[in-house]
Amino acid sequence: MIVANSLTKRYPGGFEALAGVSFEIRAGELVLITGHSGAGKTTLVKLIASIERPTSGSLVVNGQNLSALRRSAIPYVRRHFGLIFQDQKLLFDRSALDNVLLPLQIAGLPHREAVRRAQAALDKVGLLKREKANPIALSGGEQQRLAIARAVVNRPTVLLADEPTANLDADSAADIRRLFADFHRVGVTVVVATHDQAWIDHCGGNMLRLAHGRVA
Ligand SMILES: Nc1ncnc2c1ncn2[C@@H]1O[C@H](COP(=O)(O)OP(=O)(O)OP(=O)(O)O)[C@@H](O)[C@H]1O
Repeated sequence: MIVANSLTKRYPGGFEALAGVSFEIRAGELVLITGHSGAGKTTLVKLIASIERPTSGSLVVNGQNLSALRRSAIPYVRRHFGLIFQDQKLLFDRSALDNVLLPLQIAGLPHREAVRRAQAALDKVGLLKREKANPIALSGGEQQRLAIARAVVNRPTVLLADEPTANLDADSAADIRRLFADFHRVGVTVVVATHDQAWIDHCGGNMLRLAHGRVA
């Protein structure tokens, strides 16, 4: 479902962050993208999410070649993904519930159905009791769980995350790892860039290790 062939990314200025990366991630797999700082993990996540474009090579997601995609088609491809980034871009002028409602409103869901699904997503991440809270009043771990609720509320087939346990205490990080494992268990494809050693040691899936922009 995600197939990369000789994927290369050269940033303006000429630095080659990815140099001929090939791999295949099957539907329902859990894959950790690991590697040293600067290995190219975030760059790979950005290519998969169509935030950046490859310089050469091909990247096929659900049968669609992202390198050949028109810009206008990118939002349609992104619908497959629940994206979770370190900087979660939560809206701090709205409640937790409103943050999770937003993707459903954009998708045009009737309000009642949207609220029902947003509350179910908040419940899944243990935040239903905090639905009225402003994200600013939530802890770092709770904010990350809120970002996960927002990412999964549209029922994506792929959860794609960049360092979702960075900057969290051990217990909060363990909560986040458990949530991703739960989504994997119910058939969601989970792809996570991480250097969380506890996760790497007890991965429960496959590892894609990068070193200096290549698959190690
Ligand atoms: N927009 C950019 N312009 C130029 N170089 C970049 C850009 N983004 C990343 N790089 C460079 O590409 C290389 C890979 O960066 P990337 O963020 O993908 O690594 P990473 O494995 O995610 O690292 P970390 O674990 O530190 O986040 C680094 O050397 C980085 O400096």
